[in-house]
Amino acid sequence: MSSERQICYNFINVPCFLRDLSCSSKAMVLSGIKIIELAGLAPGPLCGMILADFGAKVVRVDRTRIMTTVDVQGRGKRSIALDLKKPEGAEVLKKLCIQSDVLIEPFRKGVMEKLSLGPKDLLQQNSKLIYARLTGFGQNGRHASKAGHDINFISLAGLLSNFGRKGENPCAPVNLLGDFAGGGLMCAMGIILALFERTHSGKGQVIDASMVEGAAYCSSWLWKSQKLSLMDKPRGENILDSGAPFYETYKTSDGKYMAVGALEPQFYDRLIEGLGLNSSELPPQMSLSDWPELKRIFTKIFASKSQAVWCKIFDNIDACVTPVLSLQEASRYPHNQDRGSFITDEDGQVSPRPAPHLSRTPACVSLARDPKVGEHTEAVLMEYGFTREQINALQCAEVIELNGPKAKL
Ligand SMILES: C[C@H](CCC[C@@H](C)[C@H]1CC[C@H]2[C@@H]3[C@H](O)C[C@@H]4C[C@H](O)CC[C@]4(C)[C@H]3C[C@H](O)[C@]12C)C(=O)SCCNC(=O)CCNC(=O)[C@H](O)C(C)(C)COP(=O)(O)OP(=O)(O)OC[C@H]1O[C@@H](n2cnc3c(N)ncnc32)[C@H](O)[C@@H]1OP(=O)(O)O
Repeated sequence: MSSERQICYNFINVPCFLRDLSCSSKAMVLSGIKIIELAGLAPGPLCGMILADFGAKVVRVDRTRIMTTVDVQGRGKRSIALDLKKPEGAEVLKKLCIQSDVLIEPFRKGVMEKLSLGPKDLLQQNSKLIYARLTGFGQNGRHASKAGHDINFISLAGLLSNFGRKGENPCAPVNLLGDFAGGGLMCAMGIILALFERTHSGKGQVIDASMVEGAAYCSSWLWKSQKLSLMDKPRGENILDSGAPFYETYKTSDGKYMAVGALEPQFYDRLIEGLGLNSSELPPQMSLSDWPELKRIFTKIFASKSQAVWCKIFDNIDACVTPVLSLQEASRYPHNQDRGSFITDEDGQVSPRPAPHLSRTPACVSLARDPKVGEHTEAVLMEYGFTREQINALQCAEVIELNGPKAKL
């Protein structure tokens, strides 16, 4: 990664473009860590991108004979195109793993073992390797070998049943909870924990990251708050799932929406003030039987003004009321601009900057476009000690594909 294509943030969150060594990859938390990420759909790529954002050198292993990748989270990674089904291809991966710290594999249980690339095969030759297995159902249990996607994982975690409005079918919050919160992010945390532990033991280990469990773990609050009667009513009738009038979205006169999160009495009072209502003429906040009526009142009032006007009103009132923004609007929202919360890469694509911010060793983000499949095959293999002759032989045998500029010898 060229430092000219990176951006970092200093401790007061002011972005500083890098044309010098002020934020070299040496200053990043994961600098020196080498990661091999076998290309997957969505969770594995997020995991790899997070690690790359914080300084790890991530090589994505793509298949051969594919034109494009579905990885839209390739930031900061390099790509090699390698056919793992050919024994020579599996040997190449073994050699890469001998010299790496982490392997991320996103396939269903048993796929890696069939290729003779299971943990036994790889840890035997590099006992320091952290072998991260990111699956839906984990490495054992009756569903371990089944295919699945986010919606399946959160359904089995007990979570999907909670999402949706009263009287309607459950509705998945896109694929955020299973794939990303419970999957990519949890796996990244597992890898960082294992890297930390390795500093004491000198040993690698296998990470069994199940998205059912990861999503369930993220939702510990939901499980543990059952006793508080916060989420014990049917879907869509609870405080935080669109049952309450003061934790809801409302349509404005211009077809946009406002988000209301006025849970505590002091913020609820400010909400009532901001809406121009008189609390003495309304039922009490926590009168559950009056919630439908309160919702009707709030709905009518919010529909009387545009989103911009409501923003002006609530910008100066501590009522926990904010506009519902599209992704594009979010990147332009003044508070987010104050913090430089979104970055624009050299292709003009806008995306969130890494979080959280570390004061001394901030993330340095690559602004280069995402890698093309096999763009770095030659450069990576040479870096890992393959000779030009070996690379040529692998190419002739169609084990690898070279889709990038020739490496300079
Ligand atoms: C909801 C999300 C998923 C969102 C992704 C969607 C946005 C995209 C999904 C499909 C995309 C479309 C599609 O690709 C067609 C077009 C392509 C075009 O380029 C773009 C437009 C497309 C329309 C494209 C558009 C979008 O990108 C999509 C709609 C999720 O939930 S993601 C989470 C998924 N679940 C998991 O990760 C859990 C663990 N994994 C699994 O359960 C399975 O891997 C999975 C994901 C269900 C896939 O099952 P599958 O049977 O296909 O694979 P596996 O059993 O794991 O085996 C992998 C086999 O591949 C071989 N292999 C791997 N690497 C290599 C290599 N380098 N060389 C050779 N061979 C390789 C491996 O050996 C396995 O072979 P076998 O089957 O023979 O053992």
